[in-house]
Amino acid sequence: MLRNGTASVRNDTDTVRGVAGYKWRMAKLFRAVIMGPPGSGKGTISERIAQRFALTRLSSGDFVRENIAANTDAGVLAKTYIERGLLVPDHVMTRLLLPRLEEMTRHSWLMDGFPRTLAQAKALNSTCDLDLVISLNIPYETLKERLSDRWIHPASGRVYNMGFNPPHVQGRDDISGEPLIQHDDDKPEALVARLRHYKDMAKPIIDLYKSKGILHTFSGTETDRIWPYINSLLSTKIPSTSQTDTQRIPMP
Ligand SMILES: Nc1ncnc2c1ncn2[C@@H]1O[C@H](COP(=O)(O)OP(=O)(O)OP(=O)(O)O)[C@@H](O)[C@H]1O
Ligand SMILES: Nc1nc2c(ncn2[C@@H]2O[C@H](COP(=O)(O)OP(=O)(O)O)[C@@H](O)[C@H]2O)c(=O)[nH]1
Repeated sequence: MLRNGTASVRNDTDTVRGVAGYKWRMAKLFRAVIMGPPGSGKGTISERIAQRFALTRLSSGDFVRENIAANTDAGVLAKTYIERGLLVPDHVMTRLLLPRLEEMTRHSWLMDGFPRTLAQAKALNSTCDLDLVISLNIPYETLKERLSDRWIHPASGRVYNMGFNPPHVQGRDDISGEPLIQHDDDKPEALVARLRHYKDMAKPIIDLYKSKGILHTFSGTETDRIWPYINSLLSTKIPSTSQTDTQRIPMP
């Protein structure tokens, strides 16, 4: 069980006595999830949040890709679903992700891409208490435009958009120089079905987080206009000490 971190760390700051007899105030850890339909800007915004607030960004898609690359049992299984354009089953996702979260007991994090089903939300809930959930509400036409222009570096999951954040060299990843690709399911004809699927799956999760009072929804057509609102919300929620996560403050 890692409710809000190690056993000694509660939702607020906690005082413990160290081996040398010092009392330490443990910094509060912060746990958040970002949700939204494909193309809503989850990846783009979580990158910004991770940099601005020094949180660890966790991406379920990245976990899946890492496990596929490492040929783990769960990765081999996940691949068979992804190749068919399907979501990875809940029991495989939780097997991939929950052990990773257990390694994160001393870190603040933001999760992108998980939970995607109510079963995943319940599994996450039994593992830790979330502080905040960001839900992005972006009009269909905007999603369609963005995704038709989304280019991906498949090995890393790095994402570009030819208008909004183009790569330095057209068609090439900035870091590796490898070619970028477009996903078939980013094409407009696949989007309607993906969106319907997202709405069906997300509704009970959103209702759950709403009932817990931790849901914050942001609507708009431009990430740069939504970002200041997210930034100011998080500035009020994330204590400055969480930027170093495990920082211990000596107390008299
Ligand atoms: N929480 C999850 N549950 C089930 N499958 C998942 C989950 N997260 C990732 N996957 C699988 O990994 C694939 C890649 O995920 P990733 O989030 O990178 O991209 P995506 O599905 O194109 O999402 P988006 O378009 O919203 O960015 C998904 O298509 C899905 O098959
Ligand atoms: N034109 C435009 N593109 C954006 C904006 N915000 C994000 N994007 C691009 O839209 C695409 C989808 O964003 P991404 O962060 O991958 O969304 P996700 O699928 O929710 O993770 C990417 O190609 C982004 O570079 C924006 O405000 N305007």
